[in-house]
Formats: sequence, structure tokens, C-alpha cells
Amino acid sequence: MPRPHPSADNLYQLLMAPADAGPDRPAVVEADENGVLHEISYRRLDALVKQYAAVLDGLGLDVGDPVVVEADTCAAAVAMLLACSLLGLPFVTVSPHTPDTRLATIIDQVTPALHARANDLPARELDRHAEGSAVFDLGGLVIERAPAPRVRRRREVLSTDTAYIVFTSGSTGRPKGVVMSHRAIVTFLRAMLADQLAGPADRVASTSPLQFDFALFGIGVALSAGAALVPVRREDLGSPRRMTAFLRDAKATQVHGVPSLWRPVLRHDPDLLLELTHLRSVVFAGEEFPLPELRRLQEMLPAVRLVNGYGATESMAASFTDVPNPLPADQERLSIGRAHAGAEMTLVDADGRIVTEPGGSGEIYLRSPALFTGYWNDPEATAKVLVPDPVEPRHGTKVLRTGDLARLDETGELCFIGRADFQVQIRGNRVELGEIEGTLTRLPGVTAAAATVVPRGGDQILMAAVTLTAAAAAADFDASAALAFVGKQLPSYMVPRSVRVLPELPLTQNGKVDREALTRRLTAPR
Ligand SMILES: Nc1ncnc2c1ncn2[C@@H]1O[C@H](COS(=O)(=O)NC(=O)C[C@H](N)c2cccc(Br)c2)[C@@H](O)[C@H]1O
Repeated sequence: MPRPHPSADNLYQLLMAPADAGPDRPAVVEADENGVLHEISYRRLDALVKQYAAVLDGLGLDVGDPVVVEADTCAAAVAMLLACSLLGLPFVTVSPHTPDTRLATIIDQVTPALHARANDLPARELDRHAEGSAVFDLGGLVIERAPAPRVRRRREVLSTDTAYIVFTSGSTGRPKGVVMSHRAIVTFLRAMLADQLAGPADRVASTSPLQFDFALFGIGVALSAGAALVPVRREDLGSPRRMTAFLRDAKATQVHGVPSLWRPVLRHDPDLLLELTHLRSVVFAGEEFPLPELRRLQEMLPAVRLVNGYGATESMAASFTDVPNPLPADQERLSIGRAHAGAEMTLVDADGRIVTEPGGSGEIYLRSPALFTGYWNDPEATAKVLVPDPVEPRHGTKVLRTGDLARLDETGELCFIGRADFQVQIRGNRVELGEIEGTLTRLPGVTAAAATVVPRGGDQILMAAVTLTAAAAAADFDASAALAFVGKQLPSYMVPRSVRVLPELPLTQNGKVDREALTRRLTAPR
């Protein structure tokens, strides 16, 4: 089977390089089914990668043949991803909780050569499946059904070959496969090393499902730095006590997660956070962290660096900005700063002009060597986001059109405004849902808010939901007073028709606020 040239950018080579310097250092710290912690060294992980690669090699697959990897983040799953990388087999990650329908769509789109699943997962009854199937665990990789050997057309794994394909949530219709090359992801992770996001002494806790590139980010940042990856089991995430106990016992120094990760412990038992004496930094990403909750987190973890990670799967990420400590009382939006080392964000206004004046706002275009190759088998969708450089299109250099809006502040840093498609028109006025949510979270007792538009009799009407602190939830929430408060801060067309208290906001598989589910919830008969 073809291999990468030692000088070629390859995810396996980058992540296993620390095995030479510190073979006995922990690469992965994970809990077994009884919750007992085990440390898997770089040496042992690399041996497992080679063992898996030998079995995959025997199948006669060709560079570029996709492999679906179904697992939660764990040492064996990481070994599977790296074995695929070593052989030039693009991995397509799905989590055990990915619905059958979505997995079937992914299989239809990429026609994978193999579907490898963690051995504690049942085989799914799908009406179409990958050509081959296999199960893997720390003992090895076992082929259940071998794919037909191919005539190999490739000789070597190149940096331009696909490392992985991550499917977006497809919030706007069919899920799209984001194709990332080895060169893109290795370039990005080298920028993380340059920005020293993690170091060899770190123990990086990862909490996102494997189908979300936030999980791949944790794997990449930890292993490329020679640090230890500490996957948090899904069943530990729902309970504040189990999550904090695991993070404490694993001596996690850095925790990656979406803002909703922290909601349960902040709401039910914030004092548990005081036990995280090894914690040095928290990286959050995926959506805006509601400021009341972020302030609470900062109060409980005053010595911990809180990093606002902004970016899209099409470049893995774009910027990492420290949250001011303490967060000024009058600050309403978080800065998303400047792009990471080796990348640059440019704002383009509605007329296509480059925004250079502080206070100006526009759509974020990301210039980076770490951009994705394109959407799998979808040149039209690709052409919409990989566009000619708005500063000087004649070069033909492509930049990523993010669909996000931001404002340029006095220091040249960007302040996130919201998604362009969250801009809605209410009675002909442009409404920024994020602005309504930001205003609602300033109400006493409100911990998070989400606004949405629902069609009503040919018009679009605004509706909102809020979650409250336990104390505020015990009292009666005065919705009309809340709307009056918003009416004092925002123009009348931005005041929601109703605001509803929910015990929690509905979340997507990746832990973000699920706006479609929220709209259904708010429009369902009471
Ligand atoms: N910090 C923010 N404030 C506000 N809005 C954010 C933030 N981070 C995102 N978003 C939004 O999410 C969109 C993108 O979604 S995505 O493609 O699923 N990718 C993601 O969410 C995760 C992203 N790949 C990622 C992965 C690892 C590390 C980092 Br650091 C970032 C962006 O275009 C933004 O609209």
C-alpha cells in the first residue's frame, strides 16, 4: 500500500512525531467501562496504528478510498484515524449517536470502501452499507466483510490528498462533506503549535462527538504538541458531578467544548468547578457563549484562561481570542480578535468594499493556507464559498466566504455580530437575532436566550426563549416586563412578539442551540 514520503505533510507523521522524543509519555488518557483511568503511551498508540495499517494494507485499497470510522473519541479511534492517514485513506467520522438516516446519506454520498466501528458498537441495520465492514479496539482491527481489492492507480500518499471528510449539520438542507487535505490540516495544526495553544505538559480534555471537527481539533492539538488527549465519555457530560470528577481525576489542564458544555454545572452545582485545580485553560467554540454564563464561569475559574475559538469546519478554525479577565460589565459581545498565525480575516461590506474603518461591519472572508479542498462532489456549493480574493481577484487566490458578520473595533480586532443568514427581515427592517439574544441575556436571572422568526399569516414574527437561573426560575417570570426592557434597548421591530421560559434550550448533536427545534417548540400548541 502506498505511504507518504517522510518529507510530505501527513496527519500521521505530525501526530506521531512526539513518539520519537517521548515514547513513554501519555498520548491518550481514557476511562474504561468501569471508569478506571488508563494511559496509552505514544509508543503503544503508534504500535496500534501500525497494527491497524497492516490489516488495512492487506485489503488492497487505493489512496483516496474513504473509510467511515464510527466511534466516540478514544485511543482506538485515534489509532484508526492515524492508520487511515498513513495509508492515504480519507476518514469520515461519525459518532455512535449519528442517526441511521444521516449515516445512510453519508454512505450514499461517499460510497466508502470500509465502515469500521468501535467493537462495543452494534452493527447497524442499514438498507445500504459500505462495501466492507470491520470492528476495532485496543486489541486490533478485525475485518468482518472485506471490500473488493482495487486496481491501484496511486503510488504515494501526497500532502494534497484528502485526510478527512467531515459532514456539516446540513442546517440548510442536505449535509455537505467538507474535504480537508493533509496539507490543510497539518498547516493549521502547525499554526496552533506556533500560537502555543497546548504544550507537552498539557492534558487536553475533548468533549465533542467525533463527527464534529472540534473533536478532531482536540486530537490534533494534543498529539501534535506531545500532550495527552483526555476524551470525556458522553455519559459523563450530562452529569455535573461526573464531568468535574472525571476532569479532576484525569488532571485535565485544558478543556475543549461548546458553550453548552458548561451550562449544567453552572446551573446546578457551580462549586464543583473549584475542584478543577489542574485546569489552566478552556477553549470554547461553535457559537457565542452567552455572557451571563461566561461571567459565571470566569467567577468560578478566576485563574483559568478562557479562549474564544471562532471558525468554520471549512478551515477547521480561524481565530483564538482570550476573554478579558474580568469581562467588563458593559461588554455585550465577545471579540473574535485576529486570525491565527499564518491566516488573515478581511471584512467585506454589502457593496463589496473592503472594510478598513473602525466601527465598520461586513462579512468575514478568511485568507488561509489551511482552507478546505471543497465540498464532496459539489462544485457549485464549493464555488459559492471558495471565492476569488475580494482585495485583488485577479490573482485567482481563493478565500473562504464565511457567511459570518463582524464589526471592526478600534484596535483592528473583529467583534462577532452573527451569521448573515441569521439576518432576518421584519417588516422590511434587517434584524440581527444575535442582538436580540444579547439584549435578553442582560435581563436579571436570564442565563441564555435564543430568538427565531416564525411565519405567521404572510408575515415573519419574532419569538424568543430564555433559560433562567434556578432562583429566577422559582419566581414568576414577567414576560411583558422583559419585552418592555427589550423595547427600551432596541427598535420596536426588533422586540419579539413573545418570550417563553424553557428549562433548557434544545441542542444539536454537536451541542449548539438547535434553532429549528426551538422554532418547532415555540410554535407548538401549548
Ligand atoms: N466562537 C464563535 N462565536 C460565534 N460563532 C461561532 C464561533 N465559532 C463558530 N461559530 C459559528 O459556527 C460556524 C461554524 O460552524 S461549524 O462549521 O460547524 N464549525 C464549528 O462550529 C467549529 C469549528 N470548526 C471549530 C473547530 C475546532 C476549533 C474551533 Br476554534 C472551531 C461559524 O461560521 C460561526 O457562525
